[in-house]
Amino acid sequence: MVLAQLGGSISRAIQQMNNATIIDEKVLNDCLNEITRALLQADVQFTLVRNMQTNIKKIVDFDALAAGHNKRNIIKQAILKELCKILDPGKPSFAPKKGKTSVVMFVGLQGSGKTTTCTKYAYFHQKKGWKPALVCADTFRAGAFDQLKQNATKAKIPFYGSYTESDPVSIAVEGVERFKKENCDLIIVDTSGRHMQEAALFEEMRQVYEATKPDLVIFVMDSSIGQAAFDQAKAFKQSVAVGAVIVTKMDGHAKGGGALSAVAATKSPVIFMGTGEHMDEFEVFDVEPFVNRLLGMGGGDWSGFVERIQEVVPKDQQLEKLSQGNFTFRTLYEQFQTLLKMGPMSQVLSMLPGFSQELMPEGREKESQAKIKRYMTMMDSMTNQELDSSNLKMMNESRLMRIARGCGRPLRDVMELLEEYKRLAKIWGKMKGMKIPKKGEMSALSRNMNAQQLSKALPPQMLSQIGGMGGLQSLMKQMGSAKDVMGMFGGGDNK
Ligand SMILES: Nc1nc2c(ncn2[C@@H]2O[C@H](COP(=O)(O)OP(=O)(O)OP(=O)(O)O)[C@@H](O)[C@H]2O)c(=O)[nH]1
Repeated sequence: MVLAQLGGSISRAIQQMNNATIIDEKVLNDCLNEITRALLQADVQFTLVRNMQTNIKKIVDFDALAAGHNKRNIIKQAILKELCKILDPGKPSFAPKKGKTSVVMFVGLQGSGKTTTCTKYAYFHQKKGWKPALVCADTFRAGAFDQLKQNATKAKIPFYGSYTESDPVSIAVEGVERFKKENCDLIIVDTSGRHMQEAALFEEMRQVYEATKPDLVIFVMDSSIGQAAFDQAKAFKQSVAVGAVIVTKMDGHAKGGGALSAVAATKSPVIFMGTGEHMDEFEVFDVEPFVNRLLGMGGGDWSGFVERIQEVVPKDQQLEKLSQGNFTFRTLYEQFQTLLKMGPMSQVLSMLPGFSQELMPEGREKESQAKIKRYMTMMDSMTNQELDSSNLKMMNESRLMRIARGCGRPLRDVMELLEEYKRLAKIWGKMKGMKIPKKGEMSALSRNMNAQQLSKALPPQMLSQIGGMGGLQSLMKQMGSAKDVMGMFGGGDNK
């Protein structure tokens, strides 16, 4: 994603400043010019960039800075603060409450990803125990209802729409009424996509708004619309009370800076971002971690990372077993299942600054996944007794031959699995007696974690097994060194 490039350019500019022996006005100006160029290239609106530059210069007053002050830090903090300021309109958006009915209306340009995002938003909440429902008030695009219906069915979310009714206002009203009666707590209304010039469609959007009286209007914006972001967002804001923004397609070649402009135009925060076509490629947007990540200043988006991990880790069973030091082939099998469930590792990793490159170079991920699947196939040929035993002596030659025959793989592959098991059993054996972090503790711990510490020790797969950052901290304490953990699945030089 091009945002990463923006982050790269900005961190390079800061690095150049760091390399300078003396930090004077010229060095600051050079640095700011670099950053300005990077932001403009990333489609951030010109006025925003200019204001930011002026503000930073105001904060970093060389005459006023007493000798001995760390000018580099002051400048870095000023840049961070100003970028956050652009993304933070100062007041949070309306937050629906679980168990209490809220109506949320989605608006946006045609093709922005609105319909997809409605389902992602519903699915995100459904996983957290909400009762969402989808209403398709897009009567303009043929196929819109089918698309919503298909997505909703897949995610088992109730939906409402009509093939015959052509008035979006009546559909919206009927749908909202119906789901209110059914005690749904998050009623999501999808509206027709509009072109900016289509006054009639804007009027229709206003009517749906008036009729359904949504608690929140979310403006969905394709992150690739570039410099047009500001004007488009403003046009929507002038028609209906936009209260939040979701930026989509952040996985593509989008420059992403449009997000900053949309916030400025609507004075509403970005609440989520779409990072792919699939239902779960959707992340909570947090300003500070986002900017930190952009600047490569560490910190990372731990909250999204941990959340993702917590979703896939079967909370108690695996951890309980591990803490008892009971590491069997079955435990390993379950852990592999967890890993595969985590989805594309690079996506999880990309939430952590610098990680994807260091830990899982491109191309390695598929290899790791294929290896895991191969191991699992072999374990499918094991008997229950073999799966539940941690006694390797039991694995005599005839058993190994039988497993190899059963899964149609050469004996050496089964031996390799055995070696992998031994190595992991040794490492995980050290978790015996480990204190398992409670659910709530994990996020709190993870927020405070230092990226450097983590970068030394973090194998993401291991992290998933031990329950996120909280588990990692406990583990690191007990292991003394996390180096051998890193090598496990392609982190180091291992196969
Ligand atoms: N790569 C990627 N594709 C996305 C994302 N969000 C949506 N899309 C794709 O963008 C295309 C348009 O999405 P829709 O949801 O149909 O767009 P829409 O805004 O509802 O379209 P209208 O109903 O015409 O207004 C689809 O192919 C989606 O799969 C995303 O975050 N990443």
